[in-house]
Amino acid sequence: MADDDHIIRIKGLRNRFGDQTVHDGLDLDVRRGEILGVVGGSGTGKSVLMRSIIGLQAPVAGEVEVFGEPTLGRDEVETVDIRKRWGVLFQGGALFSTLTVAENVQVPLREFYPDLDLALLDEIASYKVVMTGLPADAGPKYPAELSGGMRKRAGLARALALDPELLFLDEPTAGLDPIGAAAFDALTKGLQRTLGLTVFLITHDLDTLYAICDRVAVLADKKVIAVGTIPELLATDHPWIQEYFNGPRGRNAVAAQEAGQAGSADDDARAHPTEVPRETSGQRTQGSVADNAARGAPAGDPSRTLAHTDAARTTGTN
Ligand SMILES: Nc1ncnc2c1ncn2[C@@H]1O[C@H](COP(=O)(O)OP(=O)(O)OP(=O)(O)O)[C@@H](O)[C@H]1O
Repeated sequence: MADDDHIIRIKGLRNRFGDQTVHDGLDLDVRRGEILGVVGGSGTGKSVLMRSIIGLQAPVAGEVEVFGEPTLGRDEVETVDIRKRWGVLFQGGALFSTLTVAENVQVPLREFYPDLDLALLDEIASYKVVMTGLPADAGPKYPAELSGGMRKRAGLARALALDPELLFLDEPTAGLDPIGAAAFDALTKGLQRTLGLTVFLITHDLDTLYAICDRVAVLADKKVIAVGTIPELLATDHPWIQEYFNGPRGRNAVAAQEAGQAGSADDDARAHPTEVPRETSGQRTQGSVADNAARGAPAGDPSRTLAHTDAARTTGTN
């Protein structure tokens, strides 16, 4: 079932935990170079799906191919060449608290390239830290010394350590303030464009879906019930999809996009593909001092933080 245009192909996936069936006959293709948003109510199995693809969850049935190669039923050694080609940002960042940011970024490098010398490890880690918009002096800091937004960026730096072609992001904007979330979206889009990444992005954040996702896959009833662009999804009559996109939060996200919010982030991403754009908020929700510093914006400088207009950011209901 390999196909050059598809980085991930899933057929007939079934996952169970005891008596609970999470997935039953789930099919999904992820196209090369796209940002695929994955949405669904809480507990519909988005994270379990991601874990099934990356080999952390053993499904009871189905087929999963990544880069044209089957991954299920194969051990870590057999899949090492596939695993090197993806990076993962887990929910909350999942950094090792006893390691510095730089040491966290070096974890996958040490795992897959144990012979790399320390100077090169340090150089790569510094580059990845800056690439994700963190200040250069974030490398020696411990996760507890970072803001939530900076921890996400550190997790992203680790996910990018091996120069992946495929990036998995599990709720990357959860817990971020609206400015930080929009900045993270722009960073994701910029990296996707610059590095030619394919992105599998689990989110509840409607603004993220509108701003950066090429297509959206909807999980419900133990399957992917629909996948397509947002207009294509809106043309379906599934009640959950209609409620999700046409509910008050969905309408807010559309209004925000029409007001130019998504365009601003997108333009910034184009202009500065691996930098974090200047961000702004019509509702004057400011990022933390640390987050502003991470974006290169002086704390409290209104000329930087109000350069664009940013309507309310919207997170989908579960
Ligand atoms: N290791 C596990 N053991 C038992 N049940 C599990 C395990 N992992 C997940 N589940 C169950 O599988 C279901 C799907 O979980 P999952 O975390 O994938 O949901 P989700 O769609 O990502 O939810 P959310 O949006 O709230 O993060 C849940 O009912 C969860 O309790």
